[in-house]
Amino acid sequence: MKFKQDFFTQLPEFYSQVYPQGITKPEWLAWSDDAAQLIGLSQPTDELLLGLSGNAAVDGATYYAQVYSGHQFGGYTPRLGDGRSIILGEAIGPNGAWDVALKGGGPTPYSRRGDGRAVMRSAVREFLVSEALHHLHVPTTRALAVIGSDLPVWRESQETAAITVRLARSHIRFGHFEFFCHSERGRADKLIQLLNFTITQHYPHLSCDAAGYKAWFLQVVQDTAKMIAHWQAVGFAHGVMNTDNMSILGDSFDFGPFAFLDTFQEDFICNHSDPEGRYAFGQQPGVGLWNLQRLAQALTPVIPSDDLIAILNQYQEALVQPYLRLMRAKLGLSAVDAPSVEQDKQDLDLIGRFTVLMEKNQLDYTQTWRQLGKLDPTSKHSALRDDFIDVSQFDTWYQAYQQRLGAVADIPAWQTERNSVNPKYILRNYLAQEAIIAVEEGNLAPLHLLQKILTQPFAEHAEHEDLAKRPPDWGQGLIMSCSS
Ligand SMILES: Nc1ncnc2c1ncn2[C@@H]1O[C@H](COP(=O)(O)OP(=O)(O)OP(=O)(O)O)[C@@H](O)[C@H]1O
Ligand SMILES: [Mg+2]
Repeated sequence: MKFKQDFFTQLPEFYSQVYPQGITKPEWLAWSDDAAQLIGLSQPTDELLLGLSGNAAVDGATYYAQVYSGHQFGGYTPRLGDGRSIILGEAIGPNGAWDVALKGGGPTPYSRRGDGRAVMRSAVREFLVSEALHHLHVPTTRALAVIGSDLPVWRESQETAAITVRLARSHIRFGHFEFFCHSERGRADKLIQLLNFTITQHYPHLSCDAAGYKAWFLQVVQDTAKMIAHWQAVGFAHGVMNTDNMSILGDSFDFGPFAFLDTFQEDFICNHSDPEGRYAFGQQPGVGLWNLQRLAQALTPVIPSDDLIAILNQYQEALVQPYLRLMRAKLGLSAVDAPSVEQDKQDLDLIGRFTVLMEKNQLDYTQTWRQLGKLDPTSKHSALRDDFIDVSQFDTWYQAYQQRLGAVADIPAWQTERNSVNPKYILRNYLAQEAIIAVEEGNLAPLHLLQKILTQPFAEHAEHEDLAKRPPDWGQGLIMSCSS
């Protein structure tokens, strides 16, 4: 790996230097060739295993934990920081640089009462979902590998430690800005330094002046909205949308108790520690705005409030447009000749009525969409019809759908297109759970198979149909704990 160390050299007051503590008996549990090539690596070598497990120094790495704060479940925590993630620097790849972080690399000055470790099950889940989301075309951080160990760690019971090697275009979070606004009051100089660094590194087309700051904030609003539009379209619930888990670049970030929807349920809660459903699936668009408002608040020392408000007012449109684009593609609705607010409203209504029907009929979100690829959209009788208990409601919807679809000239091509946007395979919680149990038993094969299938989620993989199935009874609506 070849590093540059821009964050480390340019922002010395934004981190603590800290070295990872090695783990005993490190072993590769998983490795992503695809992520590896982002930073010019090809093979999981023994030397890399020593370095990325924290058991030996990696050439050119600096090792630091960043300081930040954030709003957690609505309340402000003045000082957080990387309590268990140690960044090696920015590894240079063929198409840009990626922060390399050892998540679970040992205690740091920000660990508070934590042990600085991650358990194997959470490391495996983070690895799988990062790679799954990426291949579903959802903006996300990536994962290079999971390194297992026999080091015991305590959560509800004794488990073993593991490290996820995370690759991120940046680890800067909304919470970084909040820290220098609220927790380090009067450090507007630091806030500006952080802002200028972010713009120079990631938005080089923008200037570091008043006009550039406004343009940048608009971009953050748009990127955040777009990420959430993807989550809603693919049926992904993040579970812990605290502002310290919001990447400034709009990449999905920090995967804990997340879940993909099985049965469609608008108010689905995946996080055991969120009984009120603050981060329920259907709440995510609203939470995205709330989080951006917290970021805006932190930017008031540098961007006039009126400008911030005017930009925040563009959030809804910034979310609806990519959402409509994704959902129209899922339904196979062609672009209309004259886009209009009225047409958008009608399409949103058509989409909403479909998901309401799915919910009423307790249908699987992913499977239902996938059925469209088998549909002859010109036929009066839809193959989908049999899945709905209340067929008359379905018929009414289907009529409206057919009307909006209009003529479809090439049906096989239309079906192929549907299959290229409606995945067959998602990371269902029960599949992750089965893979984790196998790892505990020393069998890595299910994990590797799942990883492989999730890198081609739109393909048929006829021999692995079982991985596209709805969960068995024990795996329905699994709610994950935050302990990780
Ligand atoms: N086992 C642990 N030891 C020390 N600190 C921890 C531990 N688990 C979580 N933390 C810290 O608690 C805060 C909130 O945790 P959260 O689950 O959002 O983040 P995380 O999953 O640890 O890391 P990241 O946000 O980098 O993906 C973070 O500052 C995190 O570093
Ligand atoms: Mg976090």
